[in-house]
Amino acid sequence: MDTIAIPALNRPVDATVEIPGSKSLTNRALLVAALAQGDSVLENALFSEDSEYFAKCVEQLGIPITLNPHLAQIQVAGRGGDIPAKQADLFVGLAGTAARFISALVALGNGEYRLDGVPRMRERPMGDLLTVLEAGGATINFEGNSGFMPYTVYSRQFAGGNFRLKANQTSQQLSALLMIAPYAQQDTNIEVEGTLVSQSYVKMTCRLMADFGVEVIQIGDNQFQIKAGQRYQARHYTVEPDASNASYFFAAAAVTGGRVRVKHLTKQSCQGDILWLNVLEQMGCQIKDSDDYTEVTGPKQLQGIDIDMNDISDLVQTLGAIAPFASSPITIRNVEHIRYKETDRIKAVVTELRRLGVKVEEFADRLKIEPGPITPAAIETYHDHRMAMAFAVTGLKVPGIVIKDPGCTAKTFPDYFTRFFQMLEQ
Ligand SMILES: O=C(O)C1=C[C@@H](OP(=O)(O)O)[C@@H](O)[C@H](O)C1
Ligand SMILES: C=C(OP(=O)(O)O)C(=O)O
Repeated sequence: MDTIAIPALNRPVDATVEIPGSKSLTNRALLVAALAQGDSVLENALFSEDSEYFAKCVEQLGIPITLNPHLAQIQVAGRGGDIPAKQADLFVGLAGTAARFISALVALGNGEYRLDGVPRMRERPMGDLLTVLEAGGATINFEGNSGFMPYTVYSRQFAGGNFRLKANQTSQQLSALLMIAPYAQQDTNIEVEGTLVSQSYVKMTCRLMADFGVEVIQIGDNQFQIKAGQRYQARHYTVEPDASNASYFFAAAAVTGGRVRVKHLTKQSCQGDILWLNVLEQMGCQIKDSDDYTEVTGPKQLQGIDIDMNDISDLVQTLGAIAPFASSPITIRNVEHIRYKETDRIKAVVTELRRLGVKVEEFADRLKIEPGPITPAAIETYHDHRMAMAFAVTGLKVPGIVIKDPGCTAKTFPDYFTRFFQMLEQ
């Protein structure tokens, strides 16, 4: 297996970087642009496994897509809600957004659509969404376990109506339903039963729908109404840099007491993970922002923090990877749902920190990390891009850290290590 050795940096990092477009925004924009009537152009779109699987699925459904990776641009010739292909065999890799959003998209069609992913995707929850799609007129045939990939959706133009949805393991199933709902035959009301995790992503969904001309009425935290007959407007749309993927570069400034500026990402971002800046501020960093960049300057000594990361859970690994360098323990709470992601992320972070000799306590929905010296090791990444990206930052402080299977960053950030090393050379 391939590995990358991280060179420890015996000086503060001092760099200005650019981060590719957001995965979450690229895949949402692809979906709504496919449903709009006419041509949309996505600028600064992400080119990575997650977005390329997504684009390929849309294309297989008969909606033409032109990819221009050199311009970071994607053109979508939307078909006004029609799904031209009556049959397709669709593969989503390990992309949770593609799995959930494409399953919902095909429910608007009138045909037979098989969906599958990599082995881990077959373990990630799909059932609550599929139950709603069935109530809206589809029939689902599971090849293995009920509620999991692979399956075939036999769809009959999603009816809409009143639904209850569980969203305690992922918010993506709610986002998927919200985005297709304007094209249902009748108005849709969705009541979330119990806890809604990752709420910031649902806000992002509503914001993106509004940017393409569709309104969601939200009543309280848990009820969503979408009027049928609303239509997305084709448009030029510029994707923000990915705030989750910017977190590793900001973290590099934080741990080395250096400075990193990320261009074109601002505090006004619609991505919940922009709150990483607040986390770093509470840990002692200084934040400078303008209308075209944000910059983090790390302190001499990072402080510990006790934090609920339910809403910003893609950052758990970033915080976990720098936690041993804080002056006091770091407790990360309310993140049981990260056990259902690319890997069981609580278990993965705990295992790898312990491999580095760090004292960590694991609970069902939280972890507590004690500061302390690190013994270098080769980090397992479990096919999880965020394990590789986060623990590379740890390696800046401790000579001898090696990242196994660095190619797994291709899921959302194929040239992560190139940009990471460029940051070190500035
Ligand atoms: O809607 C989205 O784009 C996402 C929602 C979050 O997932 P969950 O809702 O499963 O927590 C996040 O972790 C994922 O990276 C992207
Ligand atoms: C959880 C993630 O991805 P997915 O969209 O596959 O859920 C992630 O990118 O951290």
